[in-house]
Amino acid sequence: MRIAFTKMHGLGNDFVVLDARAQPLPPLTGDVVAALADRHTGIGCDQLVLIEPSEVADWRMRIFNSDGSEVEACGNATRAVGLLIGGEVTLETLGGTIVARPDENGVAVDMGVPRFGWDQIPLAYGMDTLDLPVGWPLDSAACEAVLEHPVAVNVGNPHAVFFVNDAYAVPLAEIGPVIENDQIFPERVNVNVATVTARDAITLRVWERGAGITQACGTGACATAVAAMRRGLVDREVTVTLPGGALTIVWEPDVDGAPGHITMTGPASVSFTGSFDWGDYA
Ligand SMILES: N[C@H](CCC[C@H](N)C(=O)O)C(=O)O
Repeated sequence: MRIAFTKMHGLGNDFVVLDARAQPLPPLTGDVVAALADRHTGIGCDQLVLIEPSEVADWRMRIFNSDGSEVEACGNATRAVGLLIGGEVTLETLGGTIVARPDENGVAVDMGVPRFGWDQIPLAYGMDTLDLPVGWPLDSAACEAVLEHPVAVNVGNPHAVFFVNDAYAVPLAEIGPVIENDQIFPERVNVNVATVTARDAITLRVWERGAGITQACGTGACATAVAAMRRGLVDREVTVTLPGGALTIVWEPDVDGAPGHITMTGPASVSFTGSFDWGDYA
């Protein structure tokens, strides 16, 4: 069975997008995803995205990391799907229903509201999510001897955000998987290392749960911006600059004591289209 795909990216965070709006695909297992995502023997991507019909939104967007794990949210992929479908579109995800719409700077996504409860991240036990009393030692060559006291926030998916003097001095490839898989994060975690450079500017690198270091992470940018705002480090609109480029994050004011919505705006691109034989990967 020949399957068409669209290869897309958001600031270099890249995706294989399968469009099952018109007709269903064969069952997508973690093994099939991992095989398609393999950069040597498959098409290659950070995440695989499946668009399907939905009963609660315009469409359903399923997101799989390159390790085959299905996840709740992917900011960059949401912009890509918004671009592919066009116009304003509501998307059902495991992390809730979100909205993408065209913007003069690419695609704007209402990512919903952040969650801060320790059991909403989730964490293995109760801790102050604004300042987790934990730390991981770094190789002494790193500028920071310890990566510690992160903020934990859920923006559909779980994030730990560390504020450091120089995000590019952190040995992220070494420490990222250690923190990702720490037992205090029962569903694992995305690891963000951020440097605040102005009241409206943050530099960010991300070790992504299930994918490793990526060129950009949309939910990481949202989580990091909100974490910095909660700590009073930046104002409510901020530019987050990742290795692949910049995103604009706005956290709307709280409403009746409840957190406001997060809006993420940035580019999305089609790299190429193609097709593959399902039997080669299943
Ligand atoms: N690795 C993430 C999913 C992809 C998020 C990222 N690519 C983005 O743009 O938000 C997780 O396991 O929660």
